[in-house]
Amino acid sequence: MMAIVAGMTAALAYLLSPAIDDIFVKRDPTALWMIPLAVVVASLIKSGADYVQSVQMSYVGQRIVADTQLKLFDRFMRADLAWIHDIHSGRLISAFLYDASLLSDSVSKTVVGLLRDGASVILLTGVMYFQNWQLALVASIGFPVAMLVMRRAGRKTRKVSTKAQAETGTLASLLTERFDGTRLVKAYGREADELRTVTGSVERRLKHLMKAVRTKSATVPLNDLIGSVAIAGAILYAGVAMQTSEMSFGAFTSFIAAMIMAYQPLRSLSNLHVSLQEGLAAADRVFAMLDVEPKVVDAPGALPIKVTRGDITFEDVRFSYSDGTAALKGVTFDVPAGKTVALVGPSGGGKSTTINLIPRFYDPAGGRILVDGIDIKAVTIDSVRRAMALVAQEATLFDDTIASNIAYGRPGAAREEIEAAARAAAAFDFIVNLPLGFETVVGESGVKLSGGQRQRICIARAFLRDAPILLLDEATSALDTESERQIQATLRGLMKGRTTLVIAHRLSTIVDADCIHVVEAGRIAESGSHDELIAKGGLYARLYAQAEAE
Ligand SMILES: Nc1ncnc2c1ncn2[C@@H]1O[C@H](COP(=O)(O)OP(=O)(O)OP(=O)(O)O)[C@@H](O)[C@H]1O
Repeated sequence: MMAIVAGMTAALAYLLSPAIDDIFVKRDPTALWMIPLAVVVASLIKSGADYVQSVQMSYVGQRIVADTQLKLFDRFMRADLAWIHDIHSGRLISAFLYDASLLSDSVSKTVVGLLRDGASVILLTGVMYFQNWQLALVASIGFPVAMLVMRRAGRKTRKVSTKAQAETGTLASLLTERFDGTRLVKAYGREADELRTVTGSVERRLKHLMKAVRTKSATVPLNDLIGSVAIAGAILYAGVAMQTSEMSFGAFTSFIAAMIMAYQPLRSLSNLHVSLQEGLAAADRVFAMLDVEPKVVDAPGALPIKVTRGDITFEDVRFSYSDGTAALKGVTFDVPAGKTVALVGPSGGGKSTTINLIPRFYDPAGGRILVDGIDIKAVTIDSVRRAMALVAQEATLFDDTIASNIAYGRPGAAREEIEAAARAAAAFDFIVNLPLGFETVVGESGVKLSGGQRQRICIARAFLRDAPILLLDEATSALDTESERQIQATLRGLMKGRTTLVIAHRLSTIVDADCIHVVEAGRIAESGSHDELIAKGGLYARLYAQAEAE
């Protein structure tokens, strides 16, 4: 298609030569209607091809955006938790929305530019050389100078656009955080300060963008100037050539027309190099993200684990976060199949870290974790995760119906199963009292529900999952005493026959646990049943006395 556009552009320039020589100079009657007809036909073909090509190119561009976005999202979903936590979600969003389009813009511009403008320039230059090669040579003198200007501008653009893109990421991070924390901002009256912070970022971004704009804007007039000098030189040379009648008037006109027509695509080509640099900077960022390989992966040839009993064993497990925080310094314990083991201890001791290692959100740096006697690193991650249900501290819900949120861990569950899970989690009554019942959409992160309601939906989700291993992280912390009692009763039902590892701050909720481990500073300080630990009079006894006093 682009070859047709370029070919027809060159044909139109070429047609000027016979038009002038045959019609005006020779006064040929056939040429009088043949040439206008040829002009109309060439224009028609060019217009049609132009339309098809611009639609095709837009499609290619948008397809690239869509494909890049899908690849990025897939990568984000498979990425290690550690990586996701290290990068602010705003940066991920800006790569997804902004960099992906910048990249495709640049690719489609480059393809169109190189193919259509490049072909036009080559063909039009061909016409110029065909009409008069010496003249064409004169017209080309500006070319190397223009190339130099472009290269410098390109380098500069790449540098500033990298800075602008980084600032876009920062801005996106700032915005997502401020929107999430609107209540905090209002409660502490920090609106004006937040505006100042965002203003700083917006202004810095504008500054970098304007630097890129200035560089781009300077390239075109500079090259225009070089171009006009070349055109002036060619006209001067051609005028002399005409006087010595080396060149017909038609050939001269055709030459000038080709030169003027070549001018626009040449201009676009020079711009192209500059905007290509912008795209390359975006590509750097997108590919850097696509290239990050997750570290928590299936071992080669790993087979799925079929969890039958569901016992968990920690053998001298050590773990440090990427910033060097040693969170676990050799943890050994057992959760026998079907039993309930509780982790308690001071804040920051390593309880959540311990639980996060079981679904392999992170891999231990030393030691082993076994499920049913098999090292979980030797089997597929998917099969390990399928054997467990997690109820996390933050009660995560998506902006969807209550039914879909409950069924998240088991897509395709029947309505009766969802309702049974809701009943088991003491959530059924409040759900059916909502105007739309199970079809109620919960709002972003579940804002339309109370903290306790959110928690109960998460517990219902775990019920429906019906997995042999249950990981409860502060499962009842968001509940009032009454619903906590209800939940305790239902949880006991859920725990029956399952292996449960539970973290609780309210020590009263875990007095029935088969074994309690007190985790302090990355180690297990003491273990035993509630009564044993109280009798021992150690850290647990102190924590319990403190909790009772509150
Ligand atoms: N993503 C992280 N990056 C770096 N360090 C972390 C990260 N998460 C936790 N830590 C650190 O690891 C240690 C153990 O944290 P962990 O969350 O496991 O404690 P916890 O016992 O669950 O605490 P809490 O009862 O307050 O929830 C702490 O020193 C904490 O600062």
